[in-house]
Amino acid sequence: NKKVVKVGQKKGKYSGGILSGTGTVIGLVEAESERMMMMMMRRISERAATGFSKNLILRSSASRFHGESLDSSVSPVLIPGVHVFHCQDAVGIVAKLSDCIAAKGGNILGYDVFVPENNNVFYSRSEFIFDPVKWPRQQMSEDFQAIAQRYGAMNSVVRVPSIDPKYKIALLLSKQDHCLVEMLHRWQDGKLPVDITCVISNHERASNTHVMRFLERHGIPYHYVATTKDNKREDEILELVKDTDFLVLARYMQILSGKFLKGYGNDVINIHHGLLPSFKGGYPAKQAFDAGVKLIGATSHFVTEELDAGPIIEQMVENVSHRDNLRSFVQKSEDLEKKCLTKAIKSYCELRVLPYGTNKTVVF
Ligand SMILES: Nc1nc2c(c(=O)[nH]1)N[C@@H](CN(C=O)c1ccc(C(=O)N[C@@H](CCC(=O)O)C(=O)O)cc1)CN2
Repeated sequence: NKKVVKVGQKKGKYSGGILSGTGTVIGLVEAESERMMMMMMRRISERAATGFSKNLILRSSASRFHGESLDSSVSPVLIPGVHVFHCQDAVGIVAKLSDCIAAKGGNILGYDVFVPENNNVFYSRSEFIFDPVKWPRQQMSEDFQAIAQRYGAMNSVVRVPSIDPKYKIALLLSKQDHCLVEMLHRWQDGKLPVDITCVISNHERASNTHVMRFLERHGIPYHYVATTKDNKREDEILELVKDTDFLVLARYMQILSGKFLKGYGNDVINIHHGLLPSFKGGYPAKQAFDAGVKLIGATSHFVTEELDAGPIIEQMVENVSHRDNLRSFVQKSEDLEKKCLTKAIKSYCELRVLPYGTNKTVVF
């Protein structure tokens, strides 16, 4: 029951207002045009008071608190931030972190904590909203860094999606492009908050293919780097990906060397069309079919030097039966791996994925 109307659109910082209830309206308004939204609000509130809508709730992507004045001259524009933290466990960490946010007027909307049994470590992920005027971005980094130093944190990362640059990624693939196509479509839909710097493949593609036309339309370079068993051309690939934040192997069928992984230095995320640790290596769908399994799956994992052995980020499964054949195994696997990979990348970008122990992950 939501209609979208643009109340005003001028250059400048958007604030957002979402009204929900019967006859709802989503108004994307400029900060200067909030007065118009307030007028609309008052009119709807008057109608609400007449029983027009019992559950009118003002929520906005730039949120306001209950009880606070709706007069735009008073209400700040609040934006979301995320912070993840990993350190040795100690009493008072949650209090310290939540106080760090509250002290600057931030409001925590979600807080996940994990302290494993028999393992003296602490993990947390908080989602909060804050006023960037009250808590400037650089000051936020310094405030969280001070806590990280106090607890000797192994990991402390804060991101403000509307201020921080998007993660830069390169996509690597071989012949199959269903995972790449899914990634590109999700990216185009805005569901994958990344900047795709380039696509690299050891297979050439004709210019009139869907993938190549899409990449050309969006100005994303395609690099054909022909590899052989004796020459994986890793130095050239390293040069092409040197400015990226992480890599995505979307069915890249070349095993990356330890030298490459060390030389690159950032995370590499792979999609395996099998339910690891079963059926590692090539042709996992056929391995599963030959094994007579009743569940097939896909696994997204961090890439380590050992093949298909890195920490698992996301897995998805589907039932199969005697009525399936190899073709349906492959088709079902491909459908699963597309979804599994995009979910894993989204979780990674939202700071939900943290290394846990030597070969596991915490995924909030
Ligand atoms: N160091 C790593 N490199 C790669 C990993 C990894 O986990 N660690 N994952 C693979 C993807 N992959 C399965 O998901 C995979 C890739 C390649 C092979 C394989 O047997 N490749 C042959 C060549 C195959 C060909 O040329 O068509 C080989 O390299 O000898 C198995 C599984 C990506 N890289």
